[in-house]
Amino acid sequence: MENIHVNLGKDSYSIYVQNGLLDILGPAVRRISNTDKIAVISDDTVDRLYGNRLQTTLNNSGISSKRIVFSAGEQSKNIETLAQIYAALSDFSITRSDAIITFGGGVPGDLGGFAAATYLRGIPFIQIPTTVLAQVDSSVGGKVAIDLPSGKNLAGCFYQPKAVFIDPELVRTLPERITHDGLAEVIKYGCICNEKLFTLFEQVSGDDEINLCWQEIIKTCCEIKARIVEHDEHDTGERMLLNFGHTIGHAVEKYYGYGTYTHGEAVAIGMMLLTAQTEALGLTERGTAERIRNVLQKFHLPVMMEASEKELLKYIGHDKKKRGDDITFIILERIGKGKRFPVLGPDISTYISKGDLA
Ligand SMILES: NC(=O)c1ccc[n+]([C@@H]2O[C@H](COP(=O)([O-])OP(=O)(O)OC[C@H]3O[C@@H](n4cnc5c(N)ncnc54)[C@H](O)[C@@H]3O)[C@@H](O)[C@H]2O)c1
Ligand SMILES: O=C(O)C(=O)C[C@@H](O)[C@H](O)[C@H](O)COP(=O)(O)O
Ligand SMILES: [Zn+2]
Repeated sequence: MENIHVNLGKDSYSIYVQNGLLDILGPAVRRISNTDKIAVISDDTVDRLYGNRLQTTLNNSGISSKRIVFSAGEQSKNIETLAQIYAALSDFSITRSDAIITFGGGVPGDLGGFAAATYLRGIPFIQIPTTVLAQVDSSVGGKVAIDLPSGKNLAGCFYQPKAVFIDPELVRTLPERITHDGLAEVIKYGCICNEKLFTLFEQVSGDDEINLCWQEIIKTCCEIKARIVEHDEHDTGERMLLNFGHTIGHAVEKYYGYGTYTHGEAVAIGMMLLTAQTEALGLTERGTAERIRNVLQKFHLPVMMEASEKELLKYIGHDKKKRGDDITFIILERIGKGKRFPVLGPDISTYISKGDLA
């Protein structure tokens, strides 16, 4: 089995990647969690597709599990669902020596991870990601959160999982739109630190060729993220690079209402608009925005939208890279080289006011 290690001292863990892993991971879960009682937090789509298979391997390893299931989608990543999860954990009499599995995409991962971090002040948890986005990004690194009415991921913490189990075969049942949504985060990695990965997306003709190297892509992305998180677990420096496209992206998600644009789609718009602008300002190598546009469009990701600049600025005001009125944007020098770029409050609109904004 492929195994990527995330070295974080006492909070270190491994990411296991193997086709078919879902049906055989019970013994490893038992060993790592050291318990025979586990709550599985998932959404209704993932539970319907894969819940029985997960429960079977857990049962076969002597683990009794309770499935805590909420409605699929970003609209559930909120305080109301969190309260329902706390109540279900309480009903199941989970204790600190038991464990939680978050099973699904980034929504069950972020929401269930936040429940794990906070219920009884912390229950050990394991991530089993089932979307492209969760397998390449959200299951690694310990950012867990819920959305608040004022913005994305505004209540959360850093809480590392005990392990991540990735079964690449699970993404075969994803709708095309959700697959592409996850590819936006893969393209992001290429933009900020891996030109070879980006070039792969330029060279392939489309989804079929990407599917052929899916395991390799997962491993590359998890390696990139693991190394960045090891250097800067708490997002005070290098980790901010992973937020390329997210300052505008999170504002777009909120502006349109959660679920209108998926997270990856909003990040695609964010990467595109910011890079068009930094290129026009002479901060980014010429031709970069065009390369990003071509790759995003190849995978049917949006590269523009209409929004009021004033409203977007309001939501950008909640970005976690803000310090006082100022903000650190993540911009590209060129493909494969992202950098942090501090911008003074009065200048922020310069970086979002052109492109395709209305
Ligand atoms: N913590 C992090 O580091 C991090 C990183 C990136 C994104 N995120 C967060 O992740 C979330 C987006 O994640 P997502 O795109 O995975 O969303 P999601 O969890 O809502 O999943 C998208 C859809 O796919 C369905 N689905 C999941 N697995 C499936 C499968 N194997 N087959 C068929 N359908 C399946 C889900 O039911 C859902 O309808 C956002 O909230 C974003 O903020 C967090
Ligand atoms: O892990 C990180 O760090 C990231 O920024 C990864 C992002 O893809 C992810 O969307 C993350 O949840 C954004 O974090 P936030 O701190 O901007 O809420
Ligand atoms: Zn993201």
